[in-house]
Amino acid sequence: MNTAALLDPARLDRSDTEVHLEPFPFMIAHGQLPDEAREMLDRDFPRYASAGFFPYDPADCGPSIRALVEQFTAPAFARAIGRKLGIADLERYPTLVTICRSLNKRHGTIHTDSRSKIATALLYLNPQWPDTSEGCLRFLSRIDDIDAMLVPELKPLYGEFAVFKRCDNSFHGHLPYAGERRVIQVAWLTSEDEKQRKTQRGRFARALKSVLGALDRRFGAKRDRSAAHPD
Ligand SMILES: O=C(O)CCC(=O)C(=O)O
Ligand SMILES: [Fe+2]
Repeated sequence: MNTAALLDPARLDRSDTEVHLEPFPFMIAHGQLPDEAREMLDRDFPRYASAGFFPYDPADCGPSIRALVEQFTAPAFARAIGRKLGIADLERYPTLVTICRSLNKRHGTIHTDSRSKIATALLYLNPQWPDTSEGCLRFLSRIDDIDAMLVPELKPLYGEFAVFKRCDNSFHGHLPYAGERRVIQVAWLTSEDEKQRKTQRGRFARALKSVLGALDRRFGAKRDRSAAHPD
């Protein structure tokens, strides 16, 4: 298959797309990736040594993932999201792309995302998901209750998509899950400086985790289901 339209802003207009402006702007869209691209995206997805999100590096990815990231960060896609969420000029902000292949139970604690983000988008690529709530994205009305869901949780299946405007109450998280969970995340940041800072920090985390991965897993194994973290 050619990689011309892996992600197409026109697909955000599907009739089953949900846009909510309260208590903070967010959108959930289904079927955002073509079925024919499953195999190729599966093959080209980066193979990280440890769990969590790491800064996108083209050298980790095959050509279809590189093409997908290019389309995900294109101005046309940002404009379409900005229009839906009421964010002016979203395409003007620098993008930070991070990718996750697997999680441990430490991840998913409730948070808003940091003030250095204008908006965050999540595109999931898992061919299947067990019949469980673990690891399913939840938008929440409170920072202290993982069950205070604003809408039904989103299974991180291939082609599922969520995006929100970062706000002081943009609470989100998921129940603890350990194992493979493929996600590409794009954040539109307030400045290039923030992008540099976050990229450096992310690379450092990757290096550190390749050494301390076992400790990271052990630390997370017993976290509270409604645990939160500051941003
Ligand atoms: O992977 C997800 O579903 C959410 C990730 C997230 O909220 C984050 O990395 O800030
Ligand atoms: Fe987040």
